[in-house]
Amino acid sequence: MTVHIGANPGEIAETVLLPGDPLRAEWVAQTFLDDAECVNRVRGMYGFTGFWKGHRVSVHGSGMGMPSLSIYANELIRDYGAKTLIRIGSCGAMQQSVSVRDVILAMTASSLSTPSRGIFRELNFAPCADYGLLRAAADAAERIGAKPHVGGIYSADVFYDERPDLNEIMTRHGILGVEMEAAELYNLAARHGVRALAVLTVSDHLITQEALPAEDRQSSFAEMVEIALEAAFA
Ligand SMILES: O=P(O)(O)O[C@H]1O[C@H](CO)[C@@H](O)[C@H]1O
Ligand SMILES: O=c1cc[nH]c(=O)[nH]1
Repeated sequence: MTVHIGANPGEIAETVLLPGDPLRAEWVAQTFLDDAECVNRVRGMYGFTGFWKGHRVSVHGSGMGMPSLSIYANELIRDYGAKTLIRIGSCGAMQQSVSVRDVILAMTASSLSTPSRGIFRELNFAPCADYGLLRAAADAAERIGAKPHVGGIYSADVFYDERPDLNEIMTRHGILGVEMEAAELYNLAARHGVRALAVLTVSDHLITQEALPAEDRQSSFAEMVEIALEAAFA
């Protein structure tokens, strides 16, 4: 047990999918895993471990924002031995060429700040995905007929942004979408020598203002989960 995860030693798999929403973790466990067991309920941040096509895998909520993700990713890596961490999240599109429901594979994650800023100080470290995972995810997406966008995303610290000029700058620099966790996941993966990737589904569009209807969310998220699982065990 750790401060924030109630699982016993050995109850978390080496491969962990990380949705922000703990109820998405429950849905993934119920929909995709065999013999899934709930291994964490602390603070309602559910974690489950089960099997996908015979591979042992966990799915654990990360909460929203980099400080929350940092707590869970640190404990999963340092205390439970997680070696492959794949975020499965929602994001807002920042390009006209990206549509609601599309999947984004985040090659890099820019940010204004992360919990790692105290370590990097004046250095602009470039958080990036594990290349093997990224490539496997792109291959998996192609196999299942999805057409993912692969490129840079923006990990923001706030959802209600008072700096629209920043979004415009991101758009001008080709950033595909905005979410709130990937940059710190990539920082932590680099620090601890483990693999990380963020696979994202576009839930809303910052330019067109379109949004995914609530009833369509789960079916749209299924493609991203499938890509993440295929990539993890490629
Ligand atoms: O859908 P999740 O994985 O929570 O991801 C996105 O949604 C939340 C904001 O609504 C933030 O956590 C953001 O990163
Ligand atoms: O963080 C997020 C997630 C979805 N949509 C956004 O605009 N931001």
